[in-house]
Amino acid sequence: MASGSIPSFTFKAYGEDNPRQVSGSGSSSRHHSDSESEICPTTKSLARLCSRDKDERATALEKLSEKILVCLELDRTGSARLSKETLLHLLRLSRSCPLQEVRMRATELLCIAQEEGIEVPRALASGPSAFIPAKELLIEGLNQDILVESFLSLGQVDHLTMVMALHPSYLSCFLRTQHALFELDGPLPRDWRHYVSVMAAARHHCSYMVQQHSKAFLEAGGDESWLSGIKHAPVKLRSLHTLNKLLAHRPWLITQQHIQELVCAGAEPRWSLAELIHAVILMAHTHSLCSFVWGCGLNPEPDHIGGYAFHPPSPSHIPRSPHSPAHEDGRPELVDGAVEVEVLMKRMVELQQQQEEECTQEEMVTRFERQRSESIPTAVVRGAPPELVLCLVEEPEFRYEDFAPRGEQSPSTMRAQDYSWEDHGFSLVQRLLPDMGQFLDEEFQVVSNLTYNRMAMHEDVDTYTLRKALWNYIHCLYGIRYDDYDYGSVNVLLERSLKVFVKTMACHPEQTTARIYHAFWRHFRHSEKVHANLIVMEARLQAALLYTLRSITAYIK
Ligand SMILES: CC(C)C[C@H](N)C(=O)O
Repeated sequence: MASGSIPSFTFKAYGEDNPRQVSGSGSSSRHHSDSESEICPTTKSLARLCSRDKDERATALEKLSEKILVCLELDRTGSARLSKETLLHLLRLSRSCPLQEVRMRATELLCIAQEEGIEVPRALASGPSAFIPAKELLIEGLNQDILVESFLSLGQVDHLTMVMALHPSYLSCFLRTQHALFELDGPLPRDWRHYVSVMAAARHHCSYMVQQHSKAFLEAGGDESWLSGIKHAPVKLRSLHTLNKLLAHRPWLITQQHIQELVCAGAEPRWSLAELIHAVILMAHTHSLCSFVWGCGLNPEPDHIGGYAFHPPSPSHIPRSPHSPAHEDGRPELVDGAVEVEVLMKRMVELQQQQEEECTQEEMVTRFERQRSESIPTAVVRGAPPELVLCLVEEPEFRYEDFAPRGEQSPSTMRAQDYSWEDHGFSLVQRLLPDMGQFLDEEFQVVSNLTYNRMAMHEDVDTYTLRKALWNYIHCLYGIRYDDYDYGSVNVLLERSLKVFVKTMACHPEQTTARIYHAFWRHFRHSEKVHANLIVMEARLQAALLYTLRSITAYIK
């Protein structure tokens, strides 16, 4: 498996270009407040930290440090201080910059600031994920190259990237799609793209994604008031509500009428097909990413609300490695698990060797329906989502619906032969949004082919049947049936606790808990569980897209 490289993106500037000069408040109070003017390191000097030239980076680091030290010096006289943004930026760098020298300097500067009596923020989480021990995601580890590359390209490495970096070949194509969706020329303006993602993330109560895209929305010049409630956004964006809701929870209900209402000549406000497909991909991409965020238990970024707390000045306390209330590592010992792996491997081999069992089409359909309607308990009701998310959702009670067991094929089933990504979806996307079909196709292919030929403690294993069972199970939950696939295999290969995890993550991601994550594949590596997450996320994305693309095709005809 070739590990692709990340394309060079332009560093997107965070913060302001000009340091604001201090309006000498003369106050000697060192407590933090958002409102006052403060000296900030300029965006430019932060951008230079990401220079590909090592010397230039070193100089930039010196300059940045100097600037911060000057701020601290001025602060001593009570006339200037570091902004909250700068402090949070330092905190992020100190925790997740893959360049060791930058990380260490940022930590050092935070310590000096604290010794100077400045209230410094500390991250509340112990690492990128509440489920995966931070040491497994160590930035010095194996995935260093892709993280450095990602930092140099994007100016930051977030928790999502750190976890995805367990699978570098996937990460690089994921970043390419992300870049194309949000940065390259396209039918929708940049701030709108992020707002569409905010709306999509809110459906799954995913405050991580809501905050990431809210920040990017503001940086793209978006109107802050839209973030305080969907009712402040333009009618055209709000008209995506129904599609957003169906895409997130019951995409099989999307019909050509839904498309028509948005794009037909009389529609007011009217969406062009290109704009609509851009929005649809943004929504579907974000919904599935929410599955990943919840499924990997991502912790808030240090600069998210709920991601940091300010330390009272105390020279003795170093702002590093706070204990994490969220962290939980319930991995039991390998012993009993070993037997489970053996059994699973035996079943995989048997299935591969099995002659095509004589089985009628009706029986195949029944097996599919049985999987689809099997009752898997997923509803662990979480507390209400934070207000910052709730104000962005309409009809929050609309969710994925379980299928009542039926003896016959349910009308909402889509036969993969009738509408598939390869034969239909791909070319439609390519036509309406050039290149995007290609990016998505690459993502699907990388995920389908991703394997390390490894299962827990065993090497040289062909894991195809297991990966395929996962993919087909998710499509089954979304009502997509492959005529030539025997859904009996799903039961043989996917243990119940795995089904609980997969179904929760794919259909009710906001209900995923550490307990559900730790309960399945107890003896597998975390990277293998993340691999399973990637399969779920991509299968879900493709399923949602297929229904929408089929409706668009029907509308165009
Ligand atoms: C999802 C995992 C079971 C995949 C497996 N570790 C492989 O290398 O193929």
